[in-house]
Amino acid sequence: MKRLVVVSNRVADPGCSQAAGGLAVCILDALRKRGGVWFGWNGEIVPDDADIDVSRVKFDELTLATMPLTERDYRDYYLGFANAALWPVHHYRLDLARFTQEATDGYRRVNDRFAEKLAPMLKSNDLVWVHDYHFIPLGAALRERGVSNRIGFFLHIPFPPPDVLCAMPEHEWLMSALVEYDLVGFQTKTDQANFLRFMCDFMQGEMLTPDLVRVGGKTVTASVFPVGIDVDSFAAMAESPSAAKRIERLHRAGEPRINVIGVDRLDYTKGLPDRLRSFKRLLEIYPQNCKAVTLMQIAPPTREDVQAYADIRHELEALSGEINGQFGDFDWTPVRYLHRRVDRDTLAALYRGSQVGLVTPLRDGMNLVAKEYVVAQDAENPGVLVLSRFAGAAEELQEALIVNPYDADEVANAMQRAIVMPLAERRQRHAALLARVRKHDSFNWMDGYLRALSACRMPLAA
Ligand SMILES: O=P(O)(O)OC[C@H]1O[C@H](O[C@H]2O[C@H](CO)[C@@H](O)[C@H](O)[C@H]2O)[C@H](O)[C@@H](O)[C@@H]1O
Ligand SMILES: O=c1ccn([C@@H]2O[C@H](COP(=O)(O)OP(=O)(O)O)[C@@H](O)[C@H]2O)c(=O)[nH]1
Repeated sequence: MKRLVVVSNRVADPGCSQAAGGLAVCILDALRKRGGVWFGWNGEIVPDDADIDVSRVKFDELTLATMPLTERDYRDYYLGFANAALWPVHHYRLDLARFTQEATDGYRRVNDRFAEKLAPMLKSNDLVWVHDYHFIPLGAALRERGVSNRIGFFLHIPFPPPDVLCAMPEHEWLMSALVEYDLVGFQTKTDQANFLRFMCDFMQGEMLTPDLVRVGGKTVTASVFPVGIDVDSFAAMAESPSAAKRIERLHRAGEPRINVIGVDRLDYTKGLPDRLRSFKRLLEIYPQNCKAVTLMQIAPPTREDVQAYADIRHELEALSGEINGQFGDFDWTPVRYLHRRVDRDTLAALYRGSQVGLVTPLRDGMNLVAKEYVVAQDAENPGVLVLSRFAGAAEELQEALIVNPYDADEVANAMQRAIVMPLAERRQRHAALLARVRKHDSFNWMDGYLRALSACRMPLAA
């Protein structure tokens, strides 16, 4: 088996359960089993004049090779370009995108530095797998340094329609960098179709097969590989005796009732204000839910130095205060909002103890929380998933109650339907959803991708 070298901005520490965000979760789940090298940022920020070294730590078959970012890199590459330009554009939010030359330059600089450090670490038959929007030009930067290995790229976030992408300065440069990869993977068919449309309509690409496109002298395969989780280990967390104790505590906390749960980084793409407005509509349209239903929203901080993230926090806090003020009572808090990170094993218990899983992003690459909620349920008495049509997960999880997150009444009606849904229907939907989550778990995702990467045609001569 060839050695696998994974590159991503965020790297999880296998020694603790602090995986931050879905990318780290699904890569760690899959890499733990296969082994290999995981190269990326160590999460530290050092002064601009510090020496940057790669440090290596081994966990069984997995080696973590990580390095810090300088203050300038963190500001320009991570906050400035990746999260204030690429992230909003890819989530169809041009109104929130900010473009500056410093940020673009920082993004190039960091990609070049990562390529510079990685190239000498590679062996000739390593498979190199680059992840996400932080490193779109990394493959091209490796090629410039003479790396001729198979190099694949996987985009964890949506790929927007070409007209949206074109609003970004230097989009031609970024998109031509994608052609340097042998395989570009997407979460959904919609993302794949948008990418291929861009290649054909804006870069004179020519389709050779339904997922192979020739652009200039290069060919690139573009396919769909929906990410997943390690189903058995997550189910084990949800079924553990300590989870049972947590669930008991959740319901004993003086507020018995029906629990609706939402778990999302506090990101404007997750649709949290719209979600709270939908919950308010639930209480208005179906007042029998007052004192009977609680929304627990876990929303840990993320990317707080980007203005749009600070704004969303204020909006959410104002809204939850308003709902609690208007509807709450001495013995009932309608919205329980936690602005902090919760461990995944605690989350597993909270999902299991909640009758409704509310996953309503305005746009999301996949959304692993939706899959975790399904896996954590008791198959004999499962809860119901209410899922945004704009989450990548909706392409697979059709047996959820699929909603338009912008329509507060539609989401409120779906919540009500979930609350009163008969047991037989809940079981039927849950069984179908669980089968789908199992089919696309983290191991199948990695195996499928790597098989496709190994099978890619060798590059055509220019
Ligand atoms: O690393 P951060 O800046 O703290 O952000 C966390 C991660 O957010 C994004 O996750 C995406 O990947 C998930 C797994 O494929 C997917 O389910 C989700 O829809 C995406 O939003 C981001 O893409 C990652 O790079 C970040 O690490
Ligand atoms: O307080 C929290 C909130 C989220 N997560 C985990 O972070 C991941 C979020 O992934 P998702 O794909 O839903 O969204 P992302 O944050 O990557 O956009 C899931 O595995 C969650 O269990 C966590 O461990 N603690």
